[in-house]
Amino acid sequence: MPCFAELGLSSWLVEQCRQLGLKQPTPVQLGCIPAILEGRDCLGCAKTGSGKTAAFVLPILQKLSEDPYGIFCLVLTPTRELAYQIAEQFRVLGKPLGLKDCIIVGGMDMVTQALELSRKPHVVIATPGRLADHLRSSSTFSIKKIRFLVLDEADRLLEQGCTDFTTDLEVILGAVPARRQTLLFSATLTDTLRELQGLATNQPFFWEAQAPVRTVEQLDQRYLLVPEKVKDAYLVHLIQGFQDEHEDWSIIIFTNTCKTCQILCMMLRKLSFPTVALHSMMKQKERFAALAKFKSSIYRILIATDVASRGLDIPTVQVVINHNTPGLPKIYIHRVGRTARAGRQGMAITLVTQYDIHLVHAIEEQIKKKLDEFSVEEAEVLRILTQVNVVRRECEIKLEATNFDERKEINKRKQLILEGKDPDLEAKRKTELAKIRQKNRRFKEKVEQTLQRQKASGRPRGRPPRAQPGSHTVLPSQG
Ligand SMILES: Nc1ncnc2c1ncn2[C@@H]1O[C@H](COP(=O)(O)OP(=O)(O)OP(=O)(O)O)[C@@H](O)[C@H]1O
Repeated sequence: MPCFAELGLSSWLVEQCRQLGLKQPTPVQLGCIPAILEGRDCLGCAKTGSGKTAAFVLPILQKLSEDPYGIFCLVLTPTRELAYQIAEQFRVLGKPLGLKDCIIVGGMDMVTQALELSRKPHVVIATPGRLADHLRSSSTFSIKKIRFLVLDEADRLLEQGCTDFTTDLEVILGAVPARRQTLLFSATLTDTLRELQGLATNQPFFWEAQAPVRTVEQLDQRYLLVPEKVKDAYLVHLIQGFQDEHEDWSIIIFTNTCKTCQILCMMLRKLSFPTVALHSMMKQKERFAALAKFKSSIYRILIATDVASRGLDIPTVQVVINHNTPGLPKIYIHRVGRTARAGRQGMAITLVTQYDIHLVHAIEEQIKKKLDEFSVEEAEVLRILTQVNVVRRECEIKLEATNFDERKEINKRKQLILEGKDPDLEAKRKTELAKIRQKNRRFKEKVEQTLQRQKASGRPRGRPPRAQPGSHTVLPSQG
């Protein structure tokens, strides 16, 4: 297997890799680094935790060392926490260069950021919204001469999810030079490939890991069938079991809304589990503090919305629990990818209610792997059921007293006004969209039911209707 030096990297960079414990390039690094050094655009699609960040950071640093100027490279990424993580990789690997970087994300002071931008850092790492704000309002810096544009989690930046980056991206793409190298990376590029190819037109090099399964081998993927009403008791039981069986442990729990995230965090804390929350209703400083406490193992449980589902690299995470079954397989892939990174072992447990079976089928179809059942002692869950429900209700009442929903609504309206949209018109549009989606969902469910009936009369699928009593499955220790 070739080493870093054989990929065309200079000796100082090879030494930096060695010092960081990166002995041999991972396949995505092996594939992409030479192409980037040749000056080609690059689309890199590789599994979670496979080293995509260094696959673009290393060649960019090499080119920067040959012709240093600022602003040389712009990296766009969907979340603020990820921007800091990428900046850290640039800083550590680029230390001998005296690299100057600048992080431009929302929730932080704009004036300080404008000042930093005017000092011509070599690398700018930004979330699209805040960078576009700076471009619209300031003339103290220019990205007209950048040599590299990187879109990390490129498919997320281009899709129109709950945070829509497209208008901000238009502003940014209008401000960068046409003659540049564009590098696009993600674990899930295929859905947006056509849009991505439109961005990378300079002899584009496409690298994709050839593997039958889209998630990593070291990841033990389970589902746990739970009735909707007793979900939280199952969650507490899972955490308790994990805490009892392991000394050194870390869990990330994903929820579908900020409110659930907040309530569950309060509930777990009340039950004496060392938990911190991470969601978009928190102030940026609180978000960073929560993540820092989790990373340093002061708190063992991070409960988060999908703001934490992409890119975060926390090697100590042994288990990911999906409190809700993700509606999109792509989200599942990123969430469970927070564990079993860089060759380590990990486990993902998805709580599946009676309403989510079709979502599990869609996930299994996409990842090309069946999830195994995770069994628990139902009697143990029943034993804690009342206590958990009472504590949850107490937390709900406490949260309601803080006007959480109203604050969320106000935040949303503020954001829409900042984006130049009319909040009332948007609300109307969303209601109509929800109606169409519901109609589509009903139709899909009908098709699904018909297909299942047909299947059942032919070859049964064999999934048990509900969780079977049994013993705890032993969770993995860190590899
Ligand atoms: N060549 C290497 N050898 C060993 N470890 C490596 C190597 N390259 C990167 N790593 C480590 O692997 C971990 C995961 O890398 P990285 O965060 O870049 O993954 P990723 O592919 O971007 O994942 P995701 O899709 O989740 O964003 C990091 O801790 C990184 O330091």
